[in-house]
Amino acid sequence: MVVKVGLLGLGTVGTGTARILLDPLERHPLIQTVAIARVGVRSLDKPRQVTLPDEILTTDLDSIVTDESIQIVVELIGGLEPARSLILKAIAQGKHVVTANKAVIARYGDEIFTAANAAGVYVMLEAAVGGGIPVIQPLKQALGVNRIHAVTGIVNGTTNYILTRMQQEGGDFEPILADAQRLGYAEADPTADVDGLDGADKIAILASLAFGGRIKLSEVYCEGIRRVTAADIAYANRLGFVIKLLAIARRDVCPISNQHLDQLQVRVHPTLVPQGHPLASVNDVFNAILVEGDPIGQVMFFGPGAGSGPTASAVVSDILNVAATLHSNQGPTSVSTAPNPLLACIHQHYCQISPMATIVSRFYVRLLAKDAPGVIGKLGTCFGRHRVSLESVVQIGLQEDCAEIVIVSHEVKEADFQAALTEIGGYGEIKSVASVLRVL
Ligand SMILES: NC(=O)C1=CN([C@@H]2O[C@H](COP(=O)(O)OP(=O)(O)OC[C@H]3O[C@@H](n4cnc5c(N)ncnc54)[C@H](OP(=O)(O)O)[C@@H]3O)[C@@H](O)[C@H]2O)C=CC1
Ligand SMILES: N[C@@H](CC=O)C(=O)O
Ligand code: NA
Repeated sequence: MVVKVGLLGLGTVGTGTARILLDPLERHPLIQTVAIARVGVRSLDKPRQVTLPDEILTTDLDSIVTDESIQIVVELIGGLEPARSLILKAIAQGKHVVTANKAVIARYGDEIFTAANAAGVYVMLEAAVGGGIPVIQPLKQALGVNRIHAVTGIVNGTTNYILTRMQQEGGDFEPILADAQRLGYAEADPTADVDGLDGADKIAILASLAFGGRIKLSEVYCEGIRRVTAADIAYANRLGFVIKLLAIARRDVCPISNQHLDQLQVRVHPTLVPQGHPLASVNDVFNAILVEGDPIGQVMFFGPGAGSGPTASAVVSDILNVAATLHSNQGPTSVSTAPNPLLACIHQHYCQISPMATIVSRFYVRLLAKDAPGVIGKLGTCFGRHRVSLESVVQIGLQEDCAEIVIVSHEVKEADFQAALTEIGGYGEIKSVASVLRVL
């Protein structure tokens, strides 16, 4: 039996996917049973880096998702529309879907999975998070027997590249972003990456799988790296930290019993990571996802989070998973009688997400203050009044006649810390609160 695939998109990932499918030697033998039947693109005139018969290329993507001979639609066009509508149409036609589109899944996952479950088809998304790194399937399968406590990831290669270069060169954000764009590491419009939106999409997806419920993207806290400065990276280094854009999903812990609770924290922000932490040495465009659970303990997935070949590896692994199911079902395109619960996403309730104000974490803050007697004492008193316990207060140097004061707190409630900071920001002696970052 040949499993026919309709590819939507023949760009970076689509080309990598076609390359693997057209060159099956020394790969899993099941690949030889998968055939590319149609390919949808925007322009038929563009030169392609893979050789396909002209007649299978079309700009009519609707005709692919409604083609009766196609069993799996692979959506690799990106963006929200027409990707969402094409996925829904494919599902309505009883086709399985493979996608790399985290933006669509994070926003419309509830609509898409509800439709897929009703139609008895699979929607597979290994490439959507961590590119080529297998992390979706492990969360659904091998790690599914664990009680997951936390998923912490560096899931955006662009920002990791920028932060790594800032760290290595001592440079500031803007010039390194411009250079990253020139070198093709960052997109012309870098918003989704540098403002943390891509990370938010990805952690929403990971949290949903790890904690078995749907996540409302609007409840994911998201802060990017635009305000991270060379000065903060240097101070962090002196204090024994590196700065990484972390995507974090973790169960809240009861402060009295220390037991894990049902509600989750789901957040993306630049974070001071201790230099000895496994995520601290993940540099350049690489991604890594640390999963913590019971009884597994800690397990970390590391590798290329993007790129044509690596991302296509994840896409084709999803195609193979569906093809294997179709083969073992002896050919029907629908598995409506008994979908494999280890491939499907069947949860329907929404996870409860804690507001940021209630979250407990450590903070790093850099202040510019008049170099006058009593300033540090005044800061300590204010933090104390707001139940903020300090781990270290260091006056490091002078900048424009102001003392630069770097403070690291113990674990405190976010609302208490922010209240103290608001009060401190109003003091006449404080010229500015230059940066506030969370500490892992
Ligand atoms: N690039 C990467 O490393 C990674 C990408 N992803 C995800 O994979 C998906 C694809 O990304 P990527 O391959 O980089 O994207 P590209 O921009 O390289 O390719 C997009 C492809 O889709 C086609 N296309 C786009 N819109 C339409 C449309 N409206 N009608 C018909 N064809 C259309 C384009 O056609 P044409 O060629 O004619 O212009 C092109 O072939 C995205 O969801 C992305 O987030 C995930 C992980 C990593
Ligand atoms: N823009 C993303 C790649 C795709 O997910 C990144 O920089 O990691
Ligand atoms: Na992946």
